[in-house]
Amino acid sequence: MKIAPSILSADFAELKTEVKRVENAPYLHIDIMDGQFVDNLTFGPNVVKALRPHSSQVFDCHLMVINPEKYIKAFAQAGADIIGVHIEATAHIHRVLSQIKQAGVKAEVVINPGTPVAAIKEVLPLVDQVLVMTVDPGFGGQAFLSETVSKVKELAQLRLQAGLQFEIEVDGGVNADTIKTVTAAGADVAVAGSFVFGSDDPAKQVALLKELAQG
Ligand SMILES: O=C(CO)[C@@H](O)[C@H](O)COP(=O)(O)O
Ligand SMILES: [Co+2]
Repeated sequence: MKIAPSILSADFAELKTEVKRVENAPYLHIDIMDGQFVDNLTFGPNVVKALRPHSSQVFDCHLMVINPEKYIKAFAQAGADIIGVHIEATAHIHRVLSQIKQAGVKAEVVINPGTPVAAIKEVLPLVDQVLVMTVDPGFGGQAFLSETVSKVKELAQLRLQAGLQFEIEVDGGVNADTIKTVTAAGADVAVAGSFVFGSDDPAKQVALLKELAQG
């Protein structure tokens, strides 16, 4: 299991320092919110670009923006390694995912808790990663929605049946209690925001999640 600390719960006034505090995690999850797709505003490509020289982690950019096609080039140039786009945020998911790959970045499709796996079935051969939201997007610190776990299992089964290689990521409400559930369901990457940055020792929290996932 790869742990992806979400800087949404970090101290924004100390972002560079906060990123250094979780450098034991292989991924860094960066939540991009536009105030339209979700009722919150966060970072743009300039923040990704500013952090890039300070980390060698995989920059996992989760775009919660309407019409993400407008911003792919900017995030790719800023140093994103993975760009995730919501199926609910675009009328042209196939085109956007292709655009991400053409930019030399790993492509991820994201589904909200209310969206079934069937909605992304056609694009699974195109993606490097699928993100199953385990909370409704917009804010950190929400409770894990256990009804989303069956979608992780369904995706793991589909991947096996179709001989595909995409990784499965989960995002929202991941903590010491829920990490085992998502691991058992087949997730490869777990995002954790408040559980990691809500502590005085974020690196210890990352290590704890990894250990619990290993069983
Ligand atoms: O995308 C989002 C929220 O929309 C997440 O990445 C959150 O940042 C996760 O926060 P926690 O639920 O782990 O506190
Ligand atoms: Co996220």
